[in-house]
Amino acid sequence: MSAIGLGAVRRRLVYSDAHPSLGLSRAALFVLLVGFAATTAAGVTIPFRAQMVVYLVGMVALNLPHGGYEHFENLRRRRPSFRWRYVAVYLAVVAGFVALLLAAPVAGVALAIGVAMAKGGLGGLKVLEATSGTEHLETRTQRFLAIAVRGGAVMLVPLVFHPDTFHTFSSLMVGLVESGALEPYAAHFETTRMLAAGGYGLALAAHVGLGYVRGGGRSWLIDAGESLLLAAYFAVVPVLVAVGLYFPFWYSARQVARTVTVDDDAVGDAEWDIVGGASASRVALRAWAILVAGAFATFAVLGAVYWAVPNPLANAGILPGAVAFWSVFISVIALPHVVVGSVLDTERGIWYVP
Ligand SMILES: CC1=C(/C=C/C(C)=C/C=C/C(C)=C/C=O)C(C)(C)CCC1
Repeated sequence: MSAIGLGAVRRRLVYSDAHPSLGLSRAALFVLLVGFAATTAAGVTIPFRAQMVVYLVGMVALNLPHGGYEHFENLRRRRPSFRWRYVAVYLAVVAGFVALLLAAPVAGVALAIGVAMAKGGLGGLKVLEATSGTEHLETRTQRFLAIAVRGGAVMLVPLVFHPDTFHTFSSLMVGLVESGALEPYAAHFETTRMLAAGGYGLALAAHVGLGYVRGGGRSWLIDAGESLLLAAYFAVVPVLVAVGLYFPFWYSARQVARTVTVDDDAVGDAEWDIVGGASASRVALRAWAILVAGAFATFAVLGAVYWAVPNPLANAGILPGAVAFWSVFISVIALPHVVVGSVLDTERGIWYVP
């Protein structure tokens, strides 16, 4: 490792996990967890319409712009040829996902659920690596468990603890393409749920236990605490509110902490900086133009997906239909986020940690 690399590691270990958005993310989830535990104990339930509104606000207004920002940050100093290839492969993966959804809607929704877990799991491990460190994760198995536990919390825990809502919305999501197509699988729902409960419980126990046995320490304590917080949060908070606020208040907030942590390690070529400019106002204007162009491109893809699926609102009311559509759409554009932005982009990647 170079001297610069060593410096980066030392800086990360000394103070990077004090970034305010890490504290904010933990506090936000903890407050929601305690708040919903208290209201449930008091027999108070949040109206379902309100839960759907919270989901849409969290996912549309807060989560979507952050996703765009991550691409901007990743591509900012890359060569133009690289950027074009990135966009081309990105669109090809989007098209492939839509084709799968149309041909086999149940498999498409299963993939959507997998994408949500992959983003939470892979992205979550990268944040940990950059902020609190991962000294306690010595083996590939442990790293895999860390990803599975953080990602599994997002979908497997709600499947176990909120089965009715989970089933209703999975069915609506499948219904974007073919109403009732999930019904033949309904008989296996309870078995799947029990397998998810057993598998997730074992993975969580193994992850926390192995980390302790392999050295424990501060990074283990933070990882174990966060993993348990995530599991408890998704078990207690109603699934629409839980997922709708997890992405902005946990995923996005913590990726900001990761970006800030590694920002001072110069990466890429300054000469290609897409927002490079002679004056601050020129830089601001270029950044604005790129984000506006990104927003138009995103809404063009949204229009194409809306047009491609036979029942864009799943033949349901506007709110449940919008929740189902948005969940599928966001997963369609998030698949290349994981595949192109992270797995294929080995040189830097969307969750870059030096
Ligand atoms: C299955 C299912 C859901 C699926 C949500 C998904 C698949 C969200 C994907 C989010 C992504 C990929 C975000 C990326 O930033 C709901 C609506 C929570 C309700 C419960 C059942």
